Amino acid sequence: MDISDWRQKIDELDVEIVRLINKRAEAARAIGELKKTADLPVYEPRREQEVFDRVRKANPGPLADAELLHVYERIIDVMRTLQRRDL
Ligand SMILES: C=C(O[C@@H]1C=C(C(=O)O)C=C[C@H]1O)C(=O)O
Repeated sequence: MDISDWRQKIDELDVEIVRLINKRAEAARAIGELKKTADLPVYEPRREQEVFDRVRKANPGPLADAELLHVYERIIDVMRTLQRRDL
Protein backbone atom coordinates (compact mmCIF):
# COMPACT_ATOMS: atom_id res chain seq x y z
CA MET A 1 0.00 0.00 0.00
CA ASP A 2 1.22 3.56 -0.71
CA ILE A 3 0.65 6.70 1.39
CA SER A 4 -2.66 7.54 -0.24
CA ASP A 5 -3.95 4.00 0.39
CA TRP A 6 -3.00 4.26 4.08
CA ARG A 7 -4.60 7.72 4.29
CA GLN A 8 -7.80 6.34 2.83
CA LYS A 9 -7.65 3.60 5.47
CA ILE A 10 -7.28 6.28 8.17
CA ASP A 11 -10.22 8.23 6.71
CA GLU A 12 -12.42 5.12 6.88
CA LEU A 13 -11.26 4.31 10.42
CA ASP A 14 -11.95 7.91 11.53
CA VAL A 15 -15.59 7.55 10.44
CA GLU A 16 -15.87 4.46 12.66
CA ILE A 17 -14.06 6.12 15.56
CA VAL A 18 -16.33 9.18 15.37
CA ARG A 19 -19.42 6.95 15.36
CA LEU A 20 -18.19 4.96 18.37
CA ILE A 21 -17.12 8.03 20.37
CA ASN A 22 -20.57 9.47 19.84
CA LYS A 23 -22.20 6.22 20.96
CA ARG A 24 -20.02 6.39 24.08
CA ALA A 25 -21.14 10.00 24.57
CA GLU A 26 -24.80 8.94 24.31
CA ALA A 27 -24.21 6.40 27.09
CA ALA A 28 -22.36 8.98 29.21
CA ARG A 29 -25.21 11.44 28.71
CA ALA A 30 -27.78 8.82 29.80
CA ILE A 31 -25.66 8.10 32.89
CA GLY A 32 -25.44 11.85 33.53
CA GLU A 33 -29.22 12.16 33.53
CA LEU A 34 -29.54 9.25 35.99
CA LYS A 35 -26.88 10.83 38.22
CA LYS A 36 -28.79 14.11 38.17
CA THR A 37 -32.00 12.35 39.24
CA ALA A 38 -30.15 10.46 42.00
CA ASP A 39 -28.09 13.54 42.99
CA LEU A 40 -24.80 11.70 42.34
CA PRO A 41 -21.51 13.41 41.39
CA VAL A 42 -20.42 13.55 37.73
CA TYR A 43 -16.80 12.68 38.58
CA GLU A 44 -16.44 9.08 39.78
CA PRO A 45 -12.70 8.34 40.08
CA ARG A 46 -13.12 4.66 41.05
CA ARG A 47 -15.17 3.99 37.93
CA GLU A 48 -12.60 5.86 35.83
CA GLN A 49 -9.85 3.66 37.27
CA GLU A 50 -11.86 0.58 36.24
CA VAL A 51 -12.18 1.96 32.70
CA PHE A 52 -8.43 2.62 32.53
CA ASP A 53 -7.67 -0.90 33.81
CA ARG A 54 -10.02 -2.48 31.25
CA VAL A 55 -8.58 -0.38 28.42
CA ARG A 56 -5.03 -1.36 29.43
CA LYS A 57 -5.99 -5.05 29.42
CA ALA A 58 -7.65 -4.74 26.00
CA ASN A 59 -4.69 -2.94 24.41
CA PRO A 60 -3.24 -5.07 21.58
CA GLY A 61 -0.63 -2.40 20.63
CA PRO A 62 1.20 -0.90 18.81
CA LEU A 63 0.22 1.94 21.16
CA ALA A 64 1.93 1.76 24.55
CA ASP A 65 -0.48 1.59 27.50
CA ALA A 66 0.54 5.10 28.57
CA GLU A 67 -0.19 6.47 25.08
CA LEU A 68 -3.62 4.83 24.98
CA LEU A 69 -4.43 6.04 28.50
CA HIS A 70 -3.48 9.55 27.43
CA VAL A 71 -6.14 9.35 24.69
CA TYR A 72 -8.66 7.94 27.19
CA GLU A 73 -8.00 10.69 29.71
CA ARG A 74 -9.09 13.19 27.05
CA ILE A 75 -12.12 11.12 26.06
CA ILE A 76 -13.30 10.79 29.68
CA ASP A 77 -12.66 14.48 30.31
CA VAL A 78 -14.96 15.29 27.39
CA MET A 79 -17.60 12.85 28.71
CA ARG A 80 -17.58 14.60 32.10
CA THR A 81 -17.94 17.98 30.36
CA LEU A 82 -20.89 16.63 28.37
CA GLN A 83 -22.58 15.38 31.55
CA ARG A 84 -22.09 18.78 33.23
CA ARG A 85 -23.29 20.65 30.12
CA ASP A 86 -26.52 18.68 30.08
CA LEU A 87 -27.25 19.17 33.78
C1 LIG B 1 -19.75 7.98 32.40
C2 LIG B 1 -19.60 8.19 33.72
O1 LIG B 1 -19.24 9.46 34.24
C3 LIG B 1 -17.86 9.88 34.32
C4 LIG B 1 -17.18 9.51 33.07
C5 LIG B 1 -16.66 8.24 32.95
C6 LIG B 1 -16.32 7.68 31.59
O2 LIG B 1 -16.40 8.44 30.60
O3 LIG B 1 -16.02 6.46 31.48
C7 LIG B 1 -16.45 7.45 34.10
C8 LIG B 1 -16.74 7.92 35.34
C9 LIG B 1 -17.27 9.29 35.59
O4 LIG B 1 -16.24 10.09 36.11
C10 LIG B 1 -19.87 7.14 34.71
O5 LIG B 1 -19.99 7.48 35.90
O6 LIG B 1 -19.96 5.97 34.34
